[in-house]
Formats: sequence, structure tokens, C-alpha cells
Amino acid sequence: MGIVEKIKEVEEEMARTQKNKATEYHLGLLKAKLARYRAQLLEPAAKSGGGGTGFDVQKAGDARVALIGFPSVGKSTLLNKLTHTASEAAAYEFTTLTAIPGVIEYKGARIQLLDLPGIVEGASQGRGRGRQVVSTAKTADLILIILDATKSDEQRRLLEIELDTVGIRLNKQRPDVVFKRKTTGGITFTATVKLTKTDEKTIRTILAGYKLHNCDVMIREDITTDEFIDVLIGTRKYIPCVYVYNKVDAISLEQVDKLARTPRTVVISAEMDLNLEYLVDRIWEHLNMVKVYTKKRGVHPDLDDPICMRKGSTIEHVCDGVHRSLAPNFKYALVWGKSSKFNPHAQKVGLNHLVQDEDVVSIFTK
Ligand SMILES: Nc1nc2c(ncn2[C@@H]2O[C@H](COP(=O)(O)OP(=O)(O)OP(=O)(O)O)[C@@H](O)[C@H]2O)c(=O)[nH]1
Ligand SMILES: [K+]
Ligand SMILES: [Mg+2]
Repeated sequence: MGIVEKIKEVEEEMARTQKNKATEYHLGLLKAKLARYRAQLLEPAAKSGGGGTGFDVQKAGDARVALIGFPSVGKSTLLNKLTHTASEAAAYEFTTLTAIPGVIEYKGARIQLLDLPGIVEGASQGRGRGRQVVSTAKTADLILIILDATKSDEQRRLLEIELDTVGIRLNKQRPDVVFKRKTTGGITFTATVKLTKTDEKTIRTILAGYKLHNCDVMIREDITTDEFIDVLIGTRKYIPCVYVYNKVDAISLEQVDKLARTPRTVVISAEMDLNLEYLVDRIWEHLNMVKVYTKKRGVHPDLDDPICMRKGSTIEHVCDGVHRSLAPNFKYALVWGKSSKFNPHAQKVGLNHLVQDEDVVSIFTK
């Protein structure tokens, strides 16, 4: 039996099993099994067709944004409008057959935008080029889910399922769980908060299902059973996403207004150039980018050429952004701005100092 059939079997068993206290552990086991099969399905070595590798497009710029959607929702039209790239756009489905990169230049940052083939329901199971598309999506810092405003909203849920199936967790944080494998000593289980959505017994059942008999588990957040399995599997990607409804030129103002009020949603018309600047602003915001200006001694900072990094970056990242030789020869840095303890005055800091948006940094070497 192939993995796809095995998955189907487990899914059917889960559907048959009534959800109650008595079946909770059994369902937990099935969930773990399902997660394992799905992980296998995406391994490059899997025999069941396709493999799990994405399109081979080199990462470029300061961040990567992937366009995901069903065929003919306007992904290529959008790429062409936002970047100086020509990706074929046409009225028939599956116009785009591979990944086409373009670059958005914004606030001194270079954001790579990836146009991808349309995916179909079941993409994650290997239908169409779906597996390659969703694997490529895993490499993105932000996913734009492109939706056709003239079509049913079911498309959004279906796309979310496809991405979830390949291990992409949209708009979620990695669960706050410490998990350590050991060679002896059995299982140590600690929860620092009250667990209302899962319990110790379920978790121990799952650990047994994975043949994990020696490990430390410390749960610091009220997680679900599924979230615990995510931690065990370990290869989940936590990626923010923005829902983009295209073709709003073709629906009523009332409908546009309703869509626009949904969280994390932007309404646009790629063809009519509606709201595209606003979309780029939101892309920037959700990428959580910070830009830092560097300053040489005795001169003003260079405001035209900031270094752009993801939020959570340090002085070490700033050094690497200037030149590879800088960090190894680093002595100290002076930082002005929000991250300085003495703002508006400078603070002397080391490589581990976290920078904030619009900081000015001077680096001193040995
Ligand atoms: N009314 C309207 N039509 C649009 C808009 N954007 C794109 N289209 C049309 O939608 C059709 C599909 O556009 P594409 O850009 O090829 O769509 P795609 O998502 O890249 O399609 P695939 O590559 O086949 O998956 C074309 O006929 C476009 O002219 C829009 O904002 N409004
Ligand atoms: K098309
Ligand atoms: Mg296309």
C-alpha cells in the first residue's frame, strides 16, 4: 500500500471515530501516525512520485515572498505590476509552469517576489505541480495567498488546508515547548501552565507511538495535541501570510468593503492598478523588516543605503550586511535610536545587541 492510501485509511478511521474522552488517546495516536505519513510523503526520497523539492530559484534580496493561489487568479499579472518582470499572464489556467522571480525595491530593501504555478486541490498529495509549489512556499518569509474576489470563499480554506498539509503553519508562532531527546532516564514531563486542550496521558501515548522512551518535555503554553505533534516532527515552518483578494474591479463596492474588513486581508485589482501601493506597505509590515543606517566616524549616516534585516537581528547581522570581514575583527559598536539605552544618545554595544528599526550604527574594528 502506498503512503497516499495509508493516509487515506487513517483519515477514514479518524472520521469514523467519535470524539470523546474515551477515544481521545486513540485519536491522538492516529493524528501522530497521519503526521508521520505526511512527512514521509514530502521526503525527497519518497517513491510515491514527485519528491518534495521546490523549484530551484536562488534566493535574492533581503526577503522572499511567495504568491500562492489557484490557477488564473492573477498571480502573474500582479508580479508584472509590482516588479519589472514579465511573467506570462493569460486567460487560460496553468499559464505559469515554473517559479518566476521578480524584485520589489522598497524603502531601500530588495524583496524577492516569486510567481508560482497555480495549485489545485490535492496539490500537497502530489497533484499537478502542487508539491513543488508548496515546497517552494516553505522557503518564503511571507506568503501571499492570492484569491479571486469573484469566486467563492471556499478557495481560501482549501489553500489553507494544502499549506497545512505540507507542514506550513500560517500566522502562528512555534509552540513554546522544550523537547529534548535522551539516551536513558525515561520521560520527564513538566507543564508550567494548566493544559486545557491536551493532557499528559495523551502526550505520553504519542511519545510511545514515536518510540520515544527517553526524553524531557517541558510545556510552557496551553497547546493542543496537534501542536505537540508539530514540535515532535520538528520540520514545521511558521510563516506569516496575507490574504489578497484580486479582481475587485469585478465585484460590487459592498462586497469589496466587506472583504477589506477581514483581518490580514488586502483587496486589489492587479489589472486596474488598484490598491497596489497599500499592498506593498502591508508586505513590508508583515515581513517584520527593520532597516539600520550605518555611519562612519565624523560624517552623517548614509540614509540612502540602509541595511535591511528581519526583526530580531543583531549588530552581528549588521556587520555581515556591510562586509564579511567585519564581524571577525569587531571591537564594539555605537548605536543611536530606539535600541539605545540612552536614546537620543549613543550606547556602546557588542555583537549580540538587538537592533531596532531606524537605528544608526557605527562599527569599530580592531
Ligand atoms: N478583472 C480582472 N481580471 C484580472 C485581474 N488580474 C488578472 N486578471 C485576468 O485574469 C486572468 C489570469 O491572469 P494571470 O495573471 O495569468 O493569472 P495566474 O494566477 O498567474 O494564472 P496561472 O499562471 O495560470 O495560475 C487574465 O485573463 C488576466 O487578465 C484583475 O485585477 N481584474
Ligand atoms: K492564467
Ligand atoms: Mg501565472
